[in-house]
Amino acid sequence: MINIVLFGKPGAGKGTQAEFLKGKYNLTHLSTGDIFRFNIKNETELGKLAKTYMDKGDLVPDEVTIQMLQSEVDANPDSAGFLFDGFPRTIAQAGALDRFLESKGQQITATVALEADDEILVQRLLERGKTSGRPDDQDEEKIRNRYQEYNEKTAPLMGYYKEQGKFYAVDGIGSIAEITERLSAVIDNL
Ligand SMILES: Nc1ncnc2c1ncn2[C@@H]1O[C@H](COP(=O)(O)OP(=O)(O)O)[C@@H](O)[C@H]1O
Repeated sequence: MINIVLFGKPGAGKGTQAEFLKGKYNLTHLSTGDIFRFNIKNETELGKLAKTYMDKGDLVPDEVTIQMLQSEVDANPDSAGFLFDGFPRTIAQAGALDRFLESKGQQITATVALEADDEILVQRLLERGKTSGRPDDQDEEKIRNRYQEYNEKTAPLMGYYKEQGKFYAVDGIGSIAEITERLSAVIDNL
């Protein structure tokens, strides 16, 4: 069983790459952003709560996110492995994920980061915002706030996984296929 965390700043291409990797490695793709957006669309209680944070570019509180993620994992008991996309995003989430997987006799195999420069990514998100309909992609101030959240709360996870000897980084600039190749090279060597 392999469990991969796909790591990277907003707009780094995690969702795009996850689409390829999940098929290639037979992994269950869990994107917390997608799950929140699904709940917003269906106007669930979780969706209403998440929306108040997401629309501003803030992170949704840990308790809410961790609980949601755990129930998604539990809903896939026969999975051959998970591809976590957009989770964990805080040290508290990473610790909770480690403990949760350990309670199932499992662990994170590797965290693979897509690296790219902030300015390129902000432009990508503004471009995506023209068609995605995502309120958090349409306003430069909200986008900048997501980077601030990333720098404060998510970037420390690199150290967390490096200490565990599980952190790998690939260059996130290039064609989609090239980047899939780079990620696959890391995963094939695990
Ligand atoms: N693990 C998480 N913890 C807290 N909030 C989250 C998490 N994952 C997603 N979100 C919320 O959903 C928003 C969009 O997430 P996502 O689609 O992964 O976007 P991106 O990586 O492009 O910023 C985040 O800005 C945040 O508000």
